[in-house]
Amino acid sequence: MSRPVNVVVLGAGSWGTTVASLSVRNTPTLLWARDPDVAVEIETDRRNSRYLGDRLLPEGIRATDDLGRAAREADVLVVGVPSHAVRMTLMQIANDLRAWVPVLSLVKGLEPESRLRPTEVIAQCLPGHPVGLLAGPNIASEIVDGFAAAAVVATQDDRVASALQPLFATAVFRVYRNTDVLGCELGGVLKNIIAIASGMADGLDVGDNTRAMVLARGLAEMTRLGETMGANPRTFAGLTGVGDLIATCMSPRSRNRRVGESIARGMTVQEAVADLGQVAEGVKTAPTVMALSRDYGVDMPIAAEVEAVVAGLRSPAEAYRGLRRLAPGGEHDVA
Ligand SMILES: NC(=O)C1=CN([C@@H]2O[C@H](COP(=O)(O)OP(=O)(O)OC[C@H]3O[C@@H](n4cnc5c(N)ncnc54)[C@H](O)[C@@H]3O)[C@@H](O)[C@H]2O)C=CC1
Ligand SMILES: O=C(CO)COP(=O)(O)O
Repeated sequence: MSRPVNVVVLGAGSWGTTVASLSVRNTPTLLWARDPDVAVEIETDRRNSRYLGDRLLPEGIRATDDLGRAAREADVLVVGVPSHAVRMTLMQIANDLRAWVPVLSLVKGLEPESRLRPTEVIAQCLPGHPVGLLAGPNIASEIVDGFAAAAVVATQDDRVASALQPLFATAVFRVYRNTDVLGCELGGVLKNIIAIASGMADGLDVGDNTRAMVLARGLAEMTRLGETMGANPRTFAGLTGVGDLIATCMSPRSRNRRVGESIARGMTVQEAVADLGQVAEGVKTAPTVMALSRDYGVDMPIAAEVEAVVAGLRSPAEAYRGLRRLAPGGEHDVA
């Protein structure tokens, strides 16, 4: 009889802990926490109170603060640290990971200097390993609470996704597959910026029509950039595109949406991020996305206004006035 597959999740924030609590229902799972106190609390109390409050995690979940040990145990490695920490975390384990171990990213941000997507950073740090991602409309706390949700495992080789799919699926967590890694990954990255704009709309009390406009035109921007970069435009109509966009723009629990709302209600960007105490990837990713939009010659007016707001160059009210001044073109114009 073959032994079970060991899933190792790096990053015991809200999402890494949640994904570990899904996979542990199917297979042995070890979670790496940078903070030893978090690892101890997960092992002894089955809670991660810093990120998931009082919620009880499933039985069998194990945690460690020993990164090398975690990497050596992995048959499947899941990367759940924020985008700014991916490279430095993986460089430390390049010699600990066994050959061919598949690596799955949960990360929804870009590396600022290189403009690389997380799967590209992973491929650089861990050459030779199959790389993919798990993404979709997945607000962590709702999934730990047991509400139904769905996600996509995206890998270039569909056989790898087929092998990974059952490790994360549960009776209430449906896992689909997609071979469009670029499209799925960009959806998760870009929706964070539109969610900041949506939060700003909420903070300005501008109404649901405005919010729907931001959502629909935001999706148009996401799809334009994705298609120009080589993604399948249909991917943006799926779970990792419009699905994640809706969840993040509408949910009171979305950190990116909350940052936008806090800024519109008068906080500085720094105050809004500090108040959150968790990662809001869209804040750091907005300038990198705008650099990409310039590289590829793609017009992204909503992202441009969000970039100006997070850089402190415009207030949310000015950003919305700026958007109103734009002359609308054809609804499906590509530039
Ligand atoms: N929370 C959610 O609902 C979802 C989050 N994501 C994505 O998952 C990624 C991780 O986010 P969350 O777990 O939500 O963040 P979080 O803010 O809840 O936790 C961040 C975790 O990363 C660790 N960390 C921070 N800096 C680090 C460093 N330099 N080195 C090593 N570890 C470090 C922290 O100690 C903490 O454990 C992000 O890219 C996020 O966009 C994706 C889907 C859902
Ligand atoms: O990606 C997410 C939901 O799919 C989480 O969004 P936030 O990071 O804005 O909370």
